[in-house]
Amino acid sequence: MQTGDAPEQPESARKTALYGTAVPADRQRELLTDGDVPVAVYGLGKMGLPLAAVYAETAGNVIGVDIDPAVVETVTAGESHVVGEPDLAELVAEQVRQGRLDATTDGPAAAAEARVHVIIVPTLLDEENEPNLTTVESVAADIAAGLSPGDLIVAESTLPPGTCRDVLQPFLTAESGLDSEEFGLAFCPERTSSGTALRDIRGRYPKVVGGIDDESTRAAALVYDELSANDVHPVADATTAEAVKVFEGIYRDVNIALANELGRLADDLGISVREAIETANDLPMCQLHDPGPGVGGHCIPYYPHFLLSRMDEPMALTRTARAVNEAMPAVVVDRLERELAAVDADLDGASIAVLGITYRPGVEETRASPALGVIDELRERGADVAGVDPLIDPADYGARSLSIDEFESSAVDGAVVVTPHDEFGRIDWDAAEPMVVVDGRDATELEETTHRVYTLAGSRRGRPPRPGTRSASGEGDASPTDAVGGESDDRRPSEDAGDDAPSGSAANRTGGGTDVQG
Ligand SMILES: NC(=O)c1ccc[n+]([C@@H]2O[C@H](COP(=O)([O-])OP(=O)(O)OC[C@H]3O[C@@H](n4cnc5c(N)ncnc54)[C@H](O)[C@@H]3O)[C@@H](O)[C@H]2O)c1
Ligand SMILES: CC(=O)N[C@@H]1[C@@H](OP(=O)(O)OP(=O)(O)OC[C@H]2O[C@@H](n3ccc(=O)[nH]c3=O)[C@H](O)[C@@H]2O)O[C@H](CO)[C@@H](O)[C@@H]1O
Repeated sequence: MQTGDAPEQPESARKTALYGTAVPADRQRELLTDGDVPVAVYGLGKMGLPLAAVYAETAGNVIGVDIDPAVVETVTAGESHVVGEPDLAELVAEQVRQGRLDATTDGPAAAAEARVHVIIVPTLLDEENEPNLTTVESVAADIAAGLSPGDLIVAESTLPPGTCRDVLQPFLTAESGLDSEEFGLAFCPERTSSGTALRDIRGRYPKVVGGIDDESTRAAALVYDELSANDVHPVADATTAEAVKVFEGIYRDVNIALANELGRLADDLGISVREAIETANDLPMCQLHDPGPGVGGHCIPYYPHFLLSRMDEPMALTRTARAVNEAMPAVVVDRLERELAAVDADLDGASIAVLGITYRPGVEETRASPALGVIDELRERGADVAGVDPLIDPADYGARSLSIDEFESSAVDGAVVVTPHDEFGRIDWDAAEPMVVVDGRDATELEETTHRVYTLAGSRRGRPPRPGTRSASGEGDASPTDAVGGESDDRRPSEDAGDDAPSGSAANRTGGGTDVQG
């Protein structure tokens, strides 16, 4: 990496700069959409490739940078290595074919050409849950090596609030030799979900833009006004924009923790908490989320730590929410152990299948997946653990691999539904030997089968977790063996009167935890 004087800038480059020039805004828009403003996108992963492709269809002059030569080779061949994103393969192929999108491993060379630099590499946590910015800093070093006056840097990677102001701007200034007023820097958070990346980037939600100074905000807002069909929402500064993204994640984590805390009351109350939650959400001001076996993915479980380790304030609520959600896999296994005990079976030595290892149905991502916690907990308690997942190989995660067909025919003692992939809809539960099922997501309909089912937090249709345990006194859960009232071989659930309960249909019902879907 170089330190020292800024590279000499040709006249043509100055004309296509978006930051701090006298070029009128309308002309800047023309230059951008006519392909006269070279853009570099650093990081061509699950979010970076869709973002680079949308930049290419808008600006027509994009180079994607990735340290992984295989990724670069794939993209330069006009192919997408990212799966599960509708229309992405076609868009990449088209943009590469038209010469609007290319890729390289040479970050400094791309930076020297580009006038707009977009950072979309991962931000990680270290073993102590401290944010680890080394990847972002290594991209910043590449950018600094080719930074020219008038360049605009856009960070889309989620960052701890204050990173643009306190880390990136001083670093870029020191490494490029430019003054801080000579280049723009803005934080413009990615508001996308896996599986809907193109739709989201093209404008599903307003685009938040916060610059390190007003001119950075203006220049970034101009770019995203062209890129996104939705509104651009400028905020006071980069730190505010960084906070927006982290707050969104903390909001989700805390609210899911609340749902999980309430969901755990279902046994004590002898009701379906899911039904109570859905009904409470009739009120638009009530947006309770969905209880479940925990919170996974590379976003929500991580973002609280972007503040927790850095603030003087205790942040007790955020901290507790994280702990509540992290405890859920153990809660699920507790419930399984109890249900097994009710049929005189022991978890130690039992064979248990975990259904769904990825953190979300249909998304090939296992980071922080609750299923990993469930597998660990089961193994610690002596179970023989198998896994069923259509997207990944459970053997990579400590569980024996079972296909759906093998699951149906292998006599396991129990199953835990963690992530309800669509493919599980074709499981023929009647074909399987009777087992104890803990359904963490209310994703099965097993009342008419020989299986003994425990639905975490109860069913949406009003059935309490364990059929036949509805109890006005709340005693239904006091003694597992009493509560189920079963003989050791009695795994058939009793009649479920609750399933016909009205589920409510208020038009103004809020979606709670599912409000980001669809
Ligand atoms: N995936 C999501 O759902 C999502 C949603 C919102 C925000 N984000 C944000 O986007 C960021 C990127 O996420 P992703 O899912 O695309 O990650 P990813 O792990 O799928 O891909 C990251 C890519 O960056 C490349 N890379 C690593 N270091 C590099 C470097 N120094 N220079 C160039 N390339 C480098 C990797 O080779 C990889 O291809 C996340 O950290 C997060 O801040 C992601
Ligand atoms: C603020 C927000 O929502 N952001 C989304 C989120 O995307 P995601 O795919 O990581 O998030 P989810 O699908 O919500 O799930 C996470 C985990 O929580 C479990 N869950 C969820 C809701 C619920 O009520 N009860 C639960 O138990 C679920 O099973 C899963 O394990 O982060 C991305 C990166 O920041 C964002 O871009 C994207 O907009």
